Amino acid sequence: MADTITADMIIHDVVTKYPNTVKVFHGHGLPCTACSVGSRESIAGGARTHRFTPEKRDQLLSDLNAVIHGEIPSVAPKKAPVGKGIPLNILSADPNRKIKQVIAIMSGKGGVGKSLVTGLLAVSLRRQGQRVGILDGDITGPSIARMFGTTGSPTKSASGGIEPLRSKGGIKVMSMNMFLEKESDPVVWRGPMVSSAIKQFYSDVDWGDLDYLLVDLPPGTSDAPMTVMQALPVDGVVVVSSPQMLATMIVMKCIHMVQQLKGVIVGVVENMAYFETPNGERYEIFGASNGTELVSMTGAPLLGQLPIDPSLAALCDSGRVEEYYAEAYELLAANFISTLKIKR
Ligand SMILES: Nc1ncnc2c1ncn2[C@@H]1O[C@H](COP(=O)(O)OP(=O)(O)OP(=O)(O)O)[C@@H](O)[C@H]1O
Repeated sequence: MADTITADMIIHDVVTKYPNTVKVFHGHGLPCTACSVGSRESIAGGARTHRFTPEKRDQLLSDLNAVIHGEIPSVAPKKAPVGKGIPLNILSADPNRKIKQVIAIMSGKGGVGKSLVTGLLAVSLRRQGQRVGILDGDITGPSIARMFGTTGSPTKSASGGIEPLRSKGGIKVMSMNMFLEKESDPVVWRGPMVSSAIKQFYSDVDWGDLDYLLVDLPPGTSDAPMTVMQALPVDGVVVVSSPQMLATMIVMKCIHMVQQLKGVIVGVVENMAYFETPNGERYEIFGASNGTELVSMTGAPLLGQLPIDPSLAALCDSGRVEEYYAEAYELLAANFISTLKIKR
């Protein structure tokens, strides 16, 4: 790396080569070095996300260059904030456990793209060689089986349990839809039956060896999320939000529920964060990013900011979600893996 820091350089590379720049980023109010997404972004990208004017960005660059040449920057260097991090119980999970990590995907509000994020996170993890399963905890409104085009009913496994269906890419899937005669049949069940089905999907299904079991939850803070948090060995929770949702109390309710049940939020994902035109212009259709607020509300890192992509709905509807590729989701999976590996 040259001895001049320029706007196109990746924040992670800059702070790795020049650790004394971390305090300058923070002195300028740029928390990217403490954030999984930001640290892989360019300085220009980080400045844009945090709404820096061009003058403010140039001042940041000038200060970064000042400290690497032993000069005094214009702002008082500030110590990087220490986040809550990942508790040790996640890191010291029993190495003999067949399912290494059980991660619940939650959001307080429906329609923010939680199932889609679960599905695409699974796809990206699988592409990176991980063994992945998805337990569709949305018993009354399941969508995972349709998204992956997994049809047919589960059979009995060799050990006498239930054999999950497998997607084309090798993701193990268990969803209530697989037990319905017609996909459109309603599941009219009261809370205790929903809870019982979720527990059975975990304990009676022969998941085999998995690196990650992702549990897609229905919205809200009622029976299904409570059952998952209390009856399943959940190692961590990923909270999905979208820019406009944060303005409401709903995401906060979900976060409070996880905290009340002594769960651990391992990361937050901001879905529908922006729309990008083919020539690279970005529009924040649902409003300005709230990624920074999500991070401070949860104390967990921002794992990804995902774009709105109209082609996704068509692929999901036709059971071809595994054909989708977008860099933002690969980055989400990489951040997810590295966040769960963070040692403190
Ligand atoms: N980033 C995106 N780009 C385009 N479409 C999206 C995106 N995220 C979600 N969608 C679409 O929005 C709709 C709602 O998404 P999804 O079902 O994943 O939400 P959800 O939070 O799981 O909803 P619920 O909890 O109510 O079931 C789906 O049709 C999905 O394909």
